[in-house]
Amino acid sequence: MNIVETRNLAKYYTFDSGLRVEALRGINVNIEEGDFVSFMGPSGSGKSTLLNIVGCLDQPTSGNVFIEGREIDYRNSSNLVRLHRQTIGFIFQAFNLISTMNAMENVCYPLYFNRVPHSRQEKRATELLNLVGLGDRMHHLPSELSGGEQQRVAIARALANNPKLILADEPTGNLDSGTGKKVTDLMRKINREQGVSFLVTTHDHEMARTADRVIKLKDGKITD
Ligand SMILES: Nc1ncnc2c1ncn2[C@@H]1O[C@H](COP(=O)(O)OP(=O)(O)OP(=O)(O)O)[C@@H](O)[C@H]1O
Repeated sequence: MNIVETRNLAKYYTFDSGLRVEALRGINVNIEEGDFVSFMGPSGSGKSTLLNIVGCLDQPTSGNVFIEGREIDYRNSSNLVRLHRQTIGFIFQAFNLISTMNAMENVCYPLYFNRVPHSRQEKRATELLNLVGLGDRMHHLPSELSGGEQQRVAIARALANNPKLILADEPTGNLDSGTGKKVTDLMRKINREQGVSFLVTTHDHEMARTADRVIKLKDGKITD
């Protein structure tokens, strides 16, 4: 079963000057459930655009995306909300934690939106923070955590609602290589042990080495 499939996916930006930027030019990918896939390519090759469209944070100019065999309807906001609540988790380069909330509260946040009762939120967040090795940092604010620790909180947050798919845009981009390797290993461990599929954009060769598959992009196209 494919967790993600794209057909002839294109994204163009047109400016008043008449200039057209072709960020994606006919992308066809099939990602099997449980795969850990890295997208690599030079800056501007379309990696983030592709991830954002698969994650319903942006919509394509043309083409189709299927998640678990069902086509995403980008005009149907309840369809998009359901995917965000139940199926897809996100990890960002800049961690994007809420600065006024501690680690526990950041992980509870998506559970709160899914109307999980308060006592179960805390139980689940504790379980996840232990899983990412932050059992002793639960009440720390993001500013009181290192970059690698903040990214581990973000990984716990991404897992909160038991997603089938995690989309990670340059997750090691703000980390030194040693910390980046630990974050990569943690993501790989979660992939192997929990069967969560990962799509990761990266410039990091260590991340690419650990992936089941590396898909290379250049000028909005897949090169191999
Ligand atoms: N909102 C936008 N408006 C206009 N052009 C855009 C927009 N977003 C992206 N682009 C253009 O689309 C192309 C692909 O950008 P994208 O961010 O997907 O590349 P990337 O491979 O993720 O790059 P990087 O490795 O630097 O993050 C680039 O030429 C970029 O300038």
